[in-house]
Amino acid sequence: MPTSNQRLGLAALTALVVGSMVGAGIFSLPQNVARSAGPAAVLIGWVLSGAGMLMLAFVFQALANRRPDLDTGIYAYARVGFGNYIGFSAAWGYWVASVLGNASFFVLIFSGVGHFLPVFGEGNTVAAVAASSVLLWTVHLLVLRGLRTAALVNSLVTVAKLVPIALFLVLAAGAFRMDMFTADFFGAPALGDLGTQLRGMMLVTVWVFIGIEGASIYSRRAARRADVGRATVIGFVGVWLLLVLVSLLSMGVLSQPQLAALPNPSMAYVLRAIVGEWGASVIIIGSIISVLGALLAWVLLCAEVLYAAAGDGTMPAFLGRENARGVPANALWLSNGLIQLFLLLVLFNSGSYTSLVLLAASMSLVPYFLSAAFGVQLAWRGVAYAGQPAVRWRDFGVALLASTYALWLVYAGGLDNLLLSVLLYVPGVALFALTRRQHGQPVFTRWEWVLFGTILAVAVATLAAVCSGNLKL
Ligand SMILES: NC(=[NH2+])NCCC[C@H](N)C(=O)O
Repeated sequence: MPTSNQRLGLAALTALVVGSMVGAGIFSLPQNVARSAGPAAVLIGWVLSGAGMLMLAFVFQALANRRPDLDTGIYAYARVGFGNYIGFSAAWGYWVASVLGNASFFVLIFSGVGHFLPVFGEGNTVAAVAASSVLLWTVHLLVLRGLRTAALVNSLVTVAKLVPIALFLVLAAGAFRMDMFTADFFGAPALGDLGTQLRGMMLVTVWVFIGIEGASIYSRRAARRADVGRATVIGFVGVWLLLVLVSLLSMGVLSQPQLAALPNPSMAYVLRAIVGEWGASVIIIGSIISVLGALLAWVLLCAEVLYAAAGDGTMPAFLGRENARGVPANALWLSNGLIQLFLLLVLFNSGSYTSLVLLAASMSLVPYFLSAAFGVQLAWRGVAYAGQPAVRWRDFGVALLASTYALWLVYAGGLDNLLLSVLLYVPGVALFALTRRQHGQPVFTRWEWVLFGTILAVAVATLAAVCSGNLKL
């Protein structure tokens, strides 16, 4: 990532947004969207999620301008707005979601390799998990030794991954058949009504937009603050267009049931249907490069989240330790250890790329929602910010829309994912208690006890459902 003496201009910031959003998701989009929605629902879904995500992006931008003091990560807003435990949980949730996302990256990489070497299957076979683990710890060692070239790798990879996507779009546009696209425009009866289809694709849209906070995270490093907002909007609109085109054009190449049955990265198999075997190979190789690049960025980010949170007293102090090369070693160990654990779970639970992605998207909703809710709170109180005129009604409206959108997503994501997320929030309490003790403070306030009690009760019920086989990863 950028070194401290570098000032980021508009182009670099835009590349950051695009680079952190385009990773694995877009390469699996044809199948991931078609598995639950027909063309009409997909069209509506992209408009809705585009508008909602844009509101969220505006909130991040407004918060970055209004509270430049809270620049340690998106959980800082939750802590100032809603207290220590909720703040901690936002950091924890963002971290676990990123770790889960990284686990899904491994599954997708080896699902791609599985196209050439069948032992890797869809990335969740024994061979795939073993190879994933080797790759994980290789990356770990590389990063531990200090990785100064990460920013360079990142920009090279950003260009490299856009090339196969562009190729796909051109060829798919040429092969697009209107009759195929409109054959089951409102979706096959098996998909349910429009609302059901829409809900089904929502978490997938969240997943592909994760990373939109990319430029906000680096706003401290921007040459001009205003560029952060511009870069977020430009990057967002560009990526939104790519996503819409990839999913809609695919629906004019293969039918919805055909798309739904494709392995991932499904973009490869759509291209194979157009140009034959080489098409699949090109996209798969492109996707592996893209995901490897994104993996590196997100491995660093996972460690950074814990490290920054240890720095401001949200996480225990040991996570703030740096090794001799200035790498946050403990944070890196904990993050990669958890990735390893998720990889093993994939094996035992026969989880897939898609199930990991849905869970990761569902978990990220909590910190997203809390940031938006903090935006509402801030605008409502009309606090005057560092010399800026208070345009609070516009802020209030945007933040309210963004929080409504995030809440609706929790509902749209479905009960299964919500329950599993709650389960994953519980173990965090050990780190929270440790942190509070280190600061010589009581763990919970009275109403935090109530909150935690509720979370615990839901988690126990969820665990029972998982053990009895009623709920699957
Ligand atoms: N490792 C992660 N947590 N990745 C989240 C980024 C997901 C990204 N939007 C993608 O489509 O691939």
